[in-house]
Amino acid sequence: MAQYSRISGSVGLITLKSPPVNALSAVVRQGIVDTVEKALSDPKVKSVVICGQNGIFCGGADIKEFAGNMSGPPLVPIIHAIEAANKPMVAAIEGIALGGGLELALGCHYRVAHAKARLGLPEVTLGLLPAAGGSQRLPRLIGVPAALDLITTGRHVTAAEALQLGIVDQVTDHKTVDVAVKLALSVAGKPLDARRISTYLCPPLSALDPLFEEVMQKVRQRARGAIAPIACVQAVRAAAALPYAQGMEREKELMATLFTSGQARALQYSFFAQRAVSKWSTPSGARWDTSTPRPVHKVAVIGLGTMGRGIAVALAQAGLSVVTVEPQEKQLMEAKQAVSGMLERGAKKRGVAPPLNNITYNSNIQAVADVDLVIEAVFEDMALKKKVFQQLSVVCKPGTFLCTNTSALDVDQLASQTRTPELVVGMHFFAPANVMKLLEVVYGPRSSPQALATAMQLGKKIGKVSVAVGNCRGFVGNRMLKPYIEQAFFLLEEGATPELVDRALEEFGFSMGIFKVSDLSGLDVGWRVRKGDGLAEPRATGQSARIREGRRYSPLGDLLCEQGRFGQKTGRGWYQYSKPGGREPSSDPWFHSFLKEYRAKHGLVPRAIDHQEVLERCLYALINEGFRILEDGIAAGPEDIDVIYLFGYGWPSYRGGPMFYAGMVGLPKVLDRLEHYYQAHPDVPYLQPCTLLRRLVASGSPPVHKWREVIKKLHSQL
Ligand SMILES: CC/C=C\C/C=C/C(=O)SCCNC(=O)CCNC(=O)[C@H](O)C(C)(C)COP(=O)(O)OP(=O)(O)OC[C@H]1O[C@@H](n2cnc3c(N)ncnc32)[C@H](O)[C@@H]1OP(=O)(O)O
Repeated sequence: MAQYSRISGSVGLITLKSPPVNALSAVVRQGIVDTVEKALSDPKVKSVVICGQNGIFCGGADIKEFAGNMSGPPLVPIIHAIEAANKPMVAAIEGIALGGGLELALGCHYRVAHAKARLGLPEVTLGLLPAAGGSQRLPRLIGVPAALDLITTGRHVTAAEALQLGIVDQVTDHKTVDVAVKLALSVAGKPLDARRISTYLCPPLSALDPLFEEVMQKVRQRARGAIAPIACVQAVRAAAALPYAQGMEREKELMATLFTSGQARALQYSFFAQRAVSKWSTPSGARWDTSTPRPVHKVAVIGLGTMGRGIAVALAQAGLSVVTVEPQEKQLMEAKQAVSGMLERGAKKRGVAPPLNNITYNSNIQAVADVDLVIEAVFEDMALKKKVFQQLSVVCKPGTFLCTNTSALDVDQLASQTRTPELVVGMHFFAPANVMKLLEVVYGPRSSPQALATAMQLGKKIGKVSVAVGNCRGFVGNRMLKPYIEQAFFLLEEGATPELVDRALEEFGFSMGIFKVSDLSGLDVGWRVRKGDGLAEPRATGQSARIREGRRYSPLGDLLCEQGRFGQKTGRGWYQYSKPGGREPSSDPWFHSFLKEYRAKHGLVPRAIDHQEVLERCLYALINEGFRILEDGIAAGPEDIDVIYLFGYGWPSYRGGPMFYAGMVGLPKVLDRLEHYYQAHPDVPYLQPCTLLRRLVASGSPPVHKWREVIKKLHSQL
């Protein structure tokens, strides 16, 4: 709703009231219509201030409403009425003015912002464009280049930058509403024509066409299949080329296309999924709202390899006191230099002082005696990690949380090395750990709700999107990756090439196909795991080269590793590179003839494989495993899986994550194709459709937000 009052004798004050962010729901929009009418018809009122309650101006349109039938008065005419008003309208911006919130403010004749306020048009991140006149007013106000930057990236600006750009007229450290009222009093009765942004022409710019072409090219490259950023450029182009009314028509047209696109639905789903994962729960009944995290001030990082360094940087940058331990003096010194460099570069980018003093470097594990929480980040080797946990159990003060950074190892086995298994959880960071947003927080059967809550809170503090997951091999992300990679290998055997598979995946929206990723991260990583599992050495076990434990197996990756082809680092992998450490992959004739010989040796007759088969085989196998994970209770809901894939595995954001994507494709179709492929490949269990998928289809393929009900039912029957 919106509340109306009159203050200082002649100022009408309209307060938006809709917690938590004063979003422009139907009720709020109706409230604005009513209160503006009141203010304009009250002869005692000479000017008007619009503000939001609780120090928040407005978080924009109510995103929840986008999923249903929009009712209530539309925003565009409301903003037009405000701009056309014959009394000065002043926006008092505290907290945030985002999306429709900023568009509302741009309809006002004056804007005052608090110094701590953030402003922006983030619609593009929701698959939309600023369609309440934002795409037409902002370029007229601040010029085409700056408007293109804000509208196509959706980035938020500070009040200081907003002032510099000309978005706001004043910035204040004092009570924003008081300052806005003062301004409103001072401009009462003054002419308003020059304050109506819709009447402006965009500031002139030479070579407008080349600018748009250049920006469009950049945006296309960055968007990789996303349509909203392109529509944003087109809308701003209309602002530069057309009179306002025609520009608004174009804005409406473009918005209509976006609004009904699956991309907007996916991105809006992802917005709520990100928030849903912080409200975690576990099968044993522990929950985010009934578990109290313990405060963490001092954290230890054990092991300063690539992961440990990144974790230490992330912690120090968040203001935590960090104790690092690396037993080898030489590596310790190298790590200190590397970490300091990372902190300095990060600080330079953010324009702050590097938090070098937040970190101490130690070679003796005794240094961790008084920390609140330890993150062990030594080499991925169970025996080594067990030893570290035994030491930590002795050295740490009572109550210290013990966390392991592992991508697949059994957290429970490590917990059993300590006297306090309830204080042990996994924290699976993604490389580079100071950059990647995802953190899988892994609870074992003995982890206490408090340990989980504390790790989740720490993740949030260091800026990660943290997802609570159960303990199983590979947790969620890497467990689902296995069938995906396996299918890619099988496709090579059957007739595909790395180039074809990667192209299909990149056209789908991944920034890199699986074989390029494998070259980047190193083929030896998987090889080590497969050797550990006794899979990579057929001669030793006497098994057939392409069967393990009765299942189809492709030794292609192992054979490349045996040739020393570990990917980028050796200059050869699935592709070739100009030199070891080279980054630009090119097709490798050696690999193609090797593949030919391999197929001939194993009697495999290559056939034509198209992009659709690549996508169905790789993605549906991954999705099927996602359903199994839900079935097993390793992830609480589809949102958890989707957020993991969006933030940790480069899943294209406009496709919403694998589980959401399955819903978009249609669960019956996913089931049908899995059945088809399983029939063709009965020796590949990952292709066998799982119970939950069948159950969902049998119950009418409910939308993704209703899956939890079916999962609950399934669990209660197990
Ligand atoms: C026909 C259309 C016409 C015009 C086009 C206009 C389009 C738009 O305006 S689209 C919306 C643009 N606005 C945004 O994109 C802002 C989205 N929100 C955020 O970025 C953040 O929530 C925040 C910066 C506003 C606040 O961040 P933080 O303090 O970290 O809190 P949370 O993110 O956890 O949010 C708290 C709570 O509020 C809900 N929420 C936030 N924004 C909206 C919104 N615009 N509509 C509906 N709900 C919103 C969010 O989901 C959280 O809810 P829960 O507590 O239930 O999880």
